Amino acid sequence: MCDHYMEIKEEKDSRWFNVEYVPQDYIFSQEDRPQNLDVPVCDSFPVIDLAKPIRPIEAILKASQEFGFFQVINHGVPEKTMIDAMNVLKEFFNMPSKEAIGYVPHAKGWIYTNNDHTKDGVYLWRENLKHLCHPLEECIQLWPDKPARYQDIIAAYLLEIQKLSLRILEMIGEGLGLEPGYFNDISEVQLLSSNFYPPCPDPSLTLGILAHQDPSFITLVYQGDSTGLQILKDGRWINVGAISDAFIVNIGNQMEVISNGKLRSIDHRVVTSTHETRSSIATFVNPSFDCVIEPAKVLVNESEPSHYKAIQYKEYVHHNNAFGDYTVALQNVIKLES
Ligand SMILES: O=C(O)CCC(=O)C(=O)O
Ligand SMILES: [Fe+2]
Repeated sequence: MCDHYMEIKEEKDSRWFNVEYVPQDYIFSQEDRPQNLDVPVCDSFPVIDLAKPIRPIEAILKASQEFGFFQVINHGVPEKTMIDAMNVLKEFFNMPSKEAIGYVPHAKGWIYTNNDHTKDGVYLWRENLKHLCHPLEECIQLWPDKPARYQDIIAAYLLEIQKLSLRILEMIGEGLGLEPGYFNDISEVQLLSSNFYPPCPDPSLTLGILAHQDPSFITLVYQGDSTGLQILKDGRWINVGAISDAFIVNIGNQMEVISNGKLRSIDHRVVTSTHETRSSIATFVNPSFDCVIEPAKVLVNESEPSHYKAIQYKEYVHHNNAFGDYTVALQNVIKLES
C-alpha cells in the first residue's frame, strides 16, 4: 500500500511541470513571450443571458463584431453535465499511467500530448487531448476508454453542445439576415480539444497557447473557474474573466467568411500562472469537410463585394494546417471513417 502510494507520488513529482525553473525547450523568443502579464480583467466583456424572453440577437451580433467573443449564461446546459465533463477530463490528465500510453498512435483517433511544440520548436506549457466528435456514434469508439466513464460523459456533454451551438448559430444567422436553418446542414460539432495548463515557475517566459484564431464557425469553451485566456482587443491583450457556469463563444475564421467580414475572428492566447491550474474544454463547431465556404449570397452585392474566395473546408484545413501538427493525423482519421 505504502509502496504503491510512493510510486504514484514519485510519478507525479516527476511530471514535466514539477520544476523549479522553466526548461529551455519551453522558453519562447522575446517577441513571442506574453510581454505585459499585468493586464486587467475586461469589465466590458459581453456576457449574454440566453434565458431572456426576447432572444438576444442584437447583443450577439454586436459582441461578434466588436469583440469576436462573448460569454453565454443561463444557456440550458445542465450544470452536472458540465462538471462531470470537466472532472473526467481532469481525471484523464491526472492519470499517472497516461504517461505510459505516451504518444498515442494517430490512427486510434485521439491525440494526447504533453509536449506539443509550436512552429519554432518551443513547447507550449500545457497538456492537450484532441479527438473528432462527428458523427458522434462512430467517433465515440475511437476515444480514450480510461477513465472508464470518459466516453459516456463526454458524449452527453457533446450532445448538449450540439443543441446549444445550433441555437447560437441560428441567432447569428438571423442577425446576419440569413435564411432560417442556414447552418443546420453545414455545421457539426467536429472536434474536441481539451487542455490542462499546470502552474509555471515563470509565466513571463511561457505560453499555454500562442496567439491564434480558430478555423471554426464558432468555438465554445468551458473553463470552469479558470482564468488565463486573453483576447486581442484594439491592439491590446485583455483577460477574459471567469464565470464558472458560462460558456465562452468565439467567432472562427469560417464564420468571418460567411459573414463577409461583418463578424470578426479575433486573436486569442492562454498565459500561464505561478499558482493556478487552468483546465478548459474547447469544442469546435466547424463546417462539414466537404462544404464549400464563401460569403453568404445575401451579404454580397455591388456595394459590398465578396471579400473572401470560396474554398472547400477540407482544402482550407489542409492548406492552413488548421489543427497544427495534427492536421494530417486528424484528416487520416476522417479518411478511415468515410
Ligand atoms: O481556452 C483555452 O484554454 C484555449 C482554447 C483555444 O483557444 C483553442 O483550443 O483554440
Ligand atoms: Fe482558440
